Amino acid sequence: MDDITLSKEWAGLREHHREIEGRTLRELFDEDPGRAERMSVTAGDLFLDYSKHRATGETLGLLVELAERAGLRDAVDRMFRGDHINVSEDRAVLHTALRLPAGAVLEVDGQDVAGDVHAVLDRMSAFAERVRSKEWRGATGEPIATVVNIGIGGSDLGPAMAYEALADYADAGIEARFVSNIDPADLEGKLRGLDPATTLFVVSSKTFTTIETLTNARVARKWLVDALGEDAVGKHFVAVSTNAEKVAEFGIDTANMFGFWDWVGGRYSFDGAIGLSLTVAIGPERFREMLDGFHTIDEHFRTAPFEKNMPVLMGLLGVWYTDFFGAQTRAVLPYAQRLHRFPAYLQQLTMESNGKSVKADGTPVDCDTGEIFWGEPGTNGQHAFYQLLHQGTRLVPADFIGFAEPFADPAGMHDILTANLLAQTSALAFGKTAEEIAAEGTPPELVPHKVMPGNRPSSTILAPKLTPRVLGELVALYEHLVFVEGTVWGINPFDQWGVELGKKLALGLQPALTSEEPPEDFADPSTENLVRRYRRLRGRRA
Ligand SMILES: O=P(O)(O)OC[C@H]1O[C@](O)(CO)[C@@H](O)[C@@H]1O
Repeated sequence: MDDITLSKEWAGLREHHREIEGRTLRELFDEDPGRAERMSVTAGDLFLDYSKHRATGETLGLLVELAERAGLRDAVDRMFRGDHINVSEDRAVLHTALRLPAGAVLEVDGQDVAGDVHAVLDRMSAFAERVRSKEWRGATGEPIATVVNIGIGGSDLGPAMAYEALADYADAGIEARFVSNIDPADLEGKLRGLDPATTLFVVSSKTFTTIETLTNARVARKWLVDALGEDAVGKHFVAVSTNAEKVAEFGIDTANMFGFWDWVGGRYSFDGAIGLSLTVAIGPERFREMLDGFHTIDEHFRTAPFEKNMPVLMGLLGVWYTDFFGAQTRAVLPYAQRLHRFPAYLQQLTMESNGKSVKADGTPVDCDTGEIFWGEPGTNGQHAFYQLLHQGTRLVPADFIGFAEPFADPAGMHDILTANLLAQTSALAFGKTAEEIAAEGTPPELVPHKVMPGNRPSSTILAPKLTPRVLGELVALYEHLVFVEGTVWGINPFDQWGVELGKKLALGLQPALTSEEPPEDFADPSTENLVRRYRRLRGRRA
């Protein structure tokens, strides 16, 4: 693959960066107050203000040229039409097909993709309705009160994040809980207080081979069988997977399995069957509204010119800070408590996708890749780590996400929340100079401590309300910006080989921890030493 950093577009950006680096956001706004109006874009219900970035119209023009040079237009088309762009696994990448409207036509590799997607969606909807309407009963004839999703990674983070985000729409009196960690404390904590007779487990695993999920599912199965007997399993366990054989092997009737396909990456899957627990909680109608939101941004991404394309602009700004300013991380700061799991969800989406050091063809990457995403809801973050954002030595571009309407606000608190969001973006961008601080009568020795350097970039995403539709739009936005970055960097965002070695080693180490006889010569010296200490702490011979 061509080295993008040797392109004239990259060289142009390097030169331009030298110019921009020496200019502050104060200067950029003083010179061009109209940038606030101009540097914004709308996609569906999302409004993005990107004027508080260390970038000008020229910067964006150069970045768009870079995207063109990297073949982004062609890459987008190839993804949407189902080419095997996940080259290391020889798979299509078609999460966008999961939200195609009914009646859409998409055939890939001889498969009626759109038809298959809607067939599963209809089954999910029917099942969710049966549970919600209390037609589906547990083994003792009682309706379901709690759905426990057992899954990890993409089979947990998506539905868990979305369930929290849309908790106000969970209107059937059915609670969802999410178990992921193989730490026994997770399952134990989530089962606490539950009645087996009213609990439905959704075992979610694309591969149905994931040790955490299968172990938790086995323990949960025993919990149920101990209380209600073996025959109860069919009424209390359903599965979501691509692997019918393994589902049957586990002992779940494949009639109660909801499928998906190898062209849906785990971290791109909660808008398909992996969203089953969410569909039960919020209802199929709301789930479909969410899919419409996803689809709106898909269409925007597929068709809008790059300079007005929200995921393209946000992705390119990610490249700008990563590769030209040397930024290491990006903070995601939702001013919505309901989005408290959104940063964690994005961590898998973005970092499992773009945390790569070889390109799609296996050659080393040419520049830094993979932003480190992190964050917490505002205003909690303000009272924790924002100090570093404002006055620390690192550049941390941030995405602020806010909503005009709260779901409920009897005491009029929402405007205070929004005022905080806006205040933070302004303080980060424009800061406060030593002169301004001194002019307030601050003792001279305190002035340097109070200086707010400013010039710290952020995006502000504003939407009318955190509805299912808007959540779908927001997630699709980040999905596609990951693709934009990956394309510029030349990497394949859709595999995750880096997680395999650890899994394999853990399997190998288990006997070393539990064997009767202390093992010898089974790992590196440091790990062996830790195993011996662990064995001693567990009262085993070391
Ligand atoms: O859905 P599965 O197959 O259980 O996998 C869970 C997660 O594990 C991973 O493969 C990483 O270990 C993720 O990509 C995936 O979302």
